[in-house]
Amino acid sequence: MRRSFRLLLPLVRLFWIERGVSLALGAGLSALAMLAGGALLGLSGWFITASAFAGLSVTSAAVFDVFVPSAGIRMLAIGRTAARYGERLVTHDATLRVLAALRERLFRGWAEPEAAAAMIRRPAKLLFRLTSDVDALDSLYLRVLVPAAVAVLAAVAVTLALCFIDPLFGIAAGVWLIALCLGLSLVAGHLALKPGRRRAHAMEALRARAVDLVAGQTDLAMAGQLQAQRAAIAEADERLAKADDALNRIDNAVAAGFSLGSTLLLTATLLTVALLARQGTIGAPAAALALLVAFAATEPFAALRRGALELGRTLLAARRIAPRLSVASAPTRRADPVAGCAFQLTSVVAGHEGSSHPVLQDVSLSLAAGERLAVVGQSGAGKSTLLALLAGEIAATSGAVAGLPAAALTQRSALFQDTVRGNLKLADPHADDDRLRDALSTAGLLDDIEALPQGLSTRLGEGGGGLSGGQLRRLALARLLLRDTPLWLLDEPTEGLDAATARAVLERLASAADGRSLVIATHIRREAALADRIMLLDGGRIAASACREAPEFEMLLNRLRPD
Ligand SMILES: Nc1ncnc2c1ncn2[C@@H]1O[C@H](COP(=O)(O)OP(=O)(O)OP(=O)(O)O)[C@@H](O)[C@H]1O
Repeated sequence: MRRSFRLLLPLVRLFWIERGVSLALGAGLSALAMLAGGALLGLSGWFITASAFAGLSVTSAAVFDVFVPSAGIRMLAIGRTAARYGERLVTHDATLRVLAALRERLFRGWAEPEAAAAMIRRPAKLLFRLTSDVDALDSLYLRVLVPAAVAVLAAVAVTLALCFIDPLFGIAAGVWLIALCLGLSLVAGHLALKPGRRRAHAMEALRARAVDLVAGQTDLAMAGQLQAQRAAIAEADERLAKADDALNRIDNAVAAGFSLGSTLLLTATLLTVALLARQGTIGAPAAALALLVAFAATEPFAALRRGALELGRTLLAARRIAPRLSVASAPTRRADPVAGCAFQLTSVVAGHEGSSHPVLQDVSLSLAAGERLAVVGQSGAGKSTLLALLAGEIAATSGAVAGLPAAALTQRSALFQDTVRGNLKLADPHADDDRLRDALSTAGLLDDIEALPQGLSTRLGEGGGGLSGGQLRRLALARLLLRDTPLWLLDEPTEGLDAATARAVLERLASAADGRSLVIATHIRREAALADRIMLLDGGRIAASACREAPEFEMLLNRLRPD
């Protein structure tokens, strides 16, 4: 348990750094609302009883001061409402802001080199974690920290209030509250750790498998795996139900414990005040006050119960999120190359996260501003890895990388469930329709888009559904053309296009790229022919390199796939 709480420390620190004052104010207002509520109940009980007794004789009724207590009751009632309102406003606002800041930090963490690759490998899982883990953390402040602080304060306040009636009884009630109610919350938190974790895992599995079923139903049906997928979903659902059942059992047991504890406290208070009243130590109004204070005493602990049950989920979220929080808040900018260069690599070794062997081995390479380089080599030679390094998607294990800002067209450029316009505007949110049409025209897609009934406003399905593979490739290329960066990185830009379309696209691409540096990873002759220099990669090393004027240039071109 202690180890679990240590996990929460970085998050508590983050909460404090982001919105410490507001969170403390929220906790203060919550405590005020609780104190005002308890005092309101106690004072009301005292007032009703005292005025009833005062009404028994004309003399006492005449001298009984109704104004001060009723003013006190009004003040407490208004104060309680105002404090509760303020508390909700401040705590929820602060929590949402802290979570927003947390999300920003996490997204920055995922934008670091390597992290994005991990996200692509397990997108559904990571998306759920990014969303539901962050959401789970709202209970850390709202349902654990604040209720725990308020509950302890309530125990102290009840102890003090009852001490005025009988010190021994006051202390006993305080100890009972802390031991029973706080103890029960801790036990509930401990018992709920495992089922809470299991529930989170089962929910993740259920969602991911359901998404797989919907997204991949054709492939599953063709492979005869629909039944197996349905069984996997049912299994996750069963695990979820079991975890819910376990949590409900704990909740019921703890609720019964709370109820028994508060009933015992109330009974003990009733017996004590009856005894004290009989001895003449206190009057009936004070007895009513004590009873109602004891009645209100366990309320703050009930709020803690929910937080305790959610503790397992919260701790799991904290464990998964904490490592990404240490990432620097501002993204690290890579070094600029010397003037006149687009990039410079010096003895670079680089690979992919999770893989034991680096892909690029001792690569030293530079590209002049405005120069065009074709990178060729067998499948798996490291061409895409080199582009990923230049794009800043992966970091070098050793060696130096300096480069100008780059835009990349990868082999699997993502397109979104949005309009054609929306997909293009990702590259340049301020581009008008004329500029978008220019880019589409350069990519050879304008006629296809204009032929659609809604043109640029045509909505694409998930992953760009609704367009052919070749059209999607050209749409991704058009999006790259809208990026005004000095370096463009193109991974097989015309793969999948027929020869005539590809030639036309390449011709327009060459003129659109005028003045920019280009790196094209390719297997196709027509793409490499665009370059001023060809470089052959073999096993992650530079095996050959030739400028257009050199005879080897033609030899390297001839090794490539003809159009
Ligand atoms: N995300 C990744 N994680 C781990 N290893 C990877 C990843 N991407 C590529 N690799 C590995 O890196 C090596 C080089 O791959 P890369 O994609 O750079 O080759 P390539 O020359 O572009 O191949 P192709 O011509 O088929 O696109 C391969 O052995 C591949 O398995």
